[in-house]
Amino acid sequence: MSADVSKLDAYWMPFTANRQFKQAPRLLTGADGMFFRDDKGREVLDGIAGLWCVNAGHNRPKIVQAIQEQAAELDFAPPFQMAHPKAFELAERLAALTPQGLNRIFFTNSGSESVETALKMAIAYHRVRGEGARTRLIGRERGYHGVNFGGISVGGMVANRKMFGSLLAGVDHIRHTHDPARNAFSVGVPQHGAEFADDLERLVALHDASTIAAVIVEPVAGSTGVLIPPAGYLQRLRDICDKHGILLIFDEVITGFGRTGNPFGAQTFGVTPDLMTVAKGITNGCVPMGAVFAQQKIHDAFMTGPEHLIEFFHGYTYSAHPLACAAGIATLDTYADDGLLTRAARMQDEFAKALHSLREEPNVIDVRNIGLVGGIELKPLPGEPAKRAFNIFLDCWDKGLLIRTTGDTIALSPPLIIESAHIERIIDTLRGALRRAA
Ligand SMILES: Cc1ncc(COP(=O)(O)O)c(CNc2cccc(C(=O)O)c2)c1O
Ligand SMILES: Cc1ncc(COP(=O)(O)O)c(C=O)c1O
Repeated sequence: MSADVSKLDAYWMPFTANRQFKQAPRLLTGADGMFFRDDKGREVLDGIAGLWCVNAGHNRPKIVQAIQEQAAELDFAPPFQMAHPKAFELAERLAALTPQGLNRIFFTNSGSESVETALKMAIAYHRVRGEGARTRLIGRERGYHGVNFGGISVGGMVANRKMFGSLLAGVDHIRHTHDPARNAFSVGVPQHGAEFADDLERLVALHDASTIAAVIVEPVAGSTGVLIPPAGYLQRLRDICDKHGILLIFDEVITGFGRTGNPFGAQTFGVTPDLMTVAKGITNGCVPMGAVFAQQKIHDAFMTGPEHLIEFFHGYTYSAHPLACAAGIATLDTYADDGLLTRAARMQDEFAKALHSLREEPNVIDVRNIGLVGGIELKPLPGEPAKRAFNIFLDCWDKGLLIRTTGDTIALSPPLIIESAHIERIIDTLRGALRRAA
């Protein structure tokens, strides 16, 4: 099936160069395991798990069947003052996987909604405890926390912010941790840069802890180009937050559900946050869903006052949607069946060796990796930032490989079911593209 261009006009595409795309559409019509199928019948290797979300690979039978059966049984249930059993079942299953204490689950429909929820939860938590002056939120340069106003305010990716005015007041940022001079081509966790966390002490000195609600960071900064946290950095953030009564939020929309070799990045790095946002892999990318995992102390702080009153005035029409919950339960079953929540730890060394074999290829200026996520940073074309990487993206697409680019970094985040042959095909295709673009 080749697309009729006249039928492409109405759809305004997200985060896309719409005019260029509609001149030569890239249409996916099917998927199975590690592969997409495009509208010309080509098999395309999925090097980015769709969009960092199809962690178990495509078309997994248990998930497909669960969605089909749920749609036929209970298509919708109102989540305000009402519920359905699978919401509680999924919440309990998730609570059994999360780091110590993060055992209260608030469902959303996306990562962006999870971030907004966590930010509101943090501010409201301090208010219900009598510290209502704590309204300031701290993000990080180059951070990505979705596209709603809270997320772009704490976020640090300039292109996502500059079009939208003044954003939320009372937001500040700590520096990003990218330090190529000291850490370029680090295999796994870079050794330099824990001291970047001390920026938080400076912001406490500037604003006073009594005005600061929370800090939000991605354990691994994904969308900005796969920045791995320096050794000791996250723990230092944790310690400073504890010292000043500031909540620590880990945005694990990408790192969640096995990406770094444990169920969550918090477990990989040995640091437990107060709130954690997830989405993407929660349903293997099959049905939109997100969640906020909260420490029980945070949840319990809201559970005061007359019991007939709503404790937290927040939620979404589709919170805990039956299809999403059914998909989520089947997804966790599938992860368990295949050992996927820890498989990235077993594949990490092979993946790292393959990625770093590109070090000497033309215009490669850094390679970063942890678990089954990697970034290959390229020297920009003079005066055309991001174009070199995008040209590599197009070349790989033509050669049957889907990758992701962000700026001049190639991001790889394949399904966790990846085998050696797939890794070899990814690297060989990239090597060829890098040489053709030299
Ligand atoms: C850390 C983080 N937080 C929030 C979001 C927003 O999730 P939703 O999109 O479901 O609202 C994300 C999403 N991350 C994301 C989404 C789309 C593209 C890319 C990319 O890097 O190319 C990354 C994310 O990576
Ligand atoms: C007018 C209006 N706007 C926005 C929303 C929020 O929609 P959602 O719950 O899907 O976030 C609702 C939900 O009922 C609504 O009635």
